[in-house]
Amino acid sequence: MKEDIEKILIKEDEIKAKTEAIGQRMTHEYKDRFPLVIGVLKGAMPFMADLTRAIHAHLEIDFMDVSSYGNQMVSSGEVKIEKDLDSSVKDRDIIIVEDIIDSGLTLSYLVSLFHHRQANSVKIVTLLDKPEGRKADIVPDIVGFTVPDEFVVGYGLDYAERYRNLPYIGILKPEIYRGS
Ligand SMILES: O=P(O)(O)OC[C@H]1O[C@H](OP(=O)(O)OP(=O)(O)O)[C@H](O)[C@@H]1O
Ligand code: HPA
Ligand SMILES: [Mg+2]
Repeated sequence: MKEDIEKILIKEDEIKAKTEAIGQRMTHEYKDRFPLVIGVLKGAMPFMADLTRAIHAHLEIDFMDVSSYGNQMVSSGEVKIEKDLDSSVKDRDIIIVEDIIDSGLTLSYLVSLFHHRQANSVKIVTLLDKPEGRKADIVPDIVGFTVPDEFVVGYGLDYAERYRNLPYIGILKPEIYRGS
């Protein structure tokens, strides 16, 4: 698996330190507000697990799974709900947790959906932001790291469902997705 990585962009200990710092900030912002923290499956799974444990305040956890039509590397913008929330977002303070915002199309859909369902507030926390990929007008409230316009994998992020279990964020060797 390691041999498919061209370069490590963000090391495991950097992710850990950043997650702790974001958690500390959110502990202050959300104490006494009982937010509903929503992880977007599957990519957000590791960040969601580590971040929620770094927030030292009462919160509720839920997950949503959406898929966008498109190929493995480019999304089309059309979003389908694969798994909806168990809880109602009405009048709740929502925190959406993402691994990466690229085109912004997934989040643009989710933010509109939660507003439509009458959430009290909707904030976005993402481990990675790739602003050069943006097609929708989405600005995250908290960003861990800004990444260049390259296909990244690890710590939840996949290519063809692989590499999610790498503990760091890396750039995949182009020959892997070119299939040579
Ligand atoms: O800003 P965008 O261009 O919409 O891309 C970001 C989204 O794409 C990835 O998920 P994907 O749909 O690949 O599902 P996965 O999390 O199961 O890999 C990622 O986890 C984000 O949810
Ligand atoms: O760079 C990326 N890597 C993995 N999944 C993604 N989904 C959007 N952008 C990416
Ligand atoms: Mg993916």
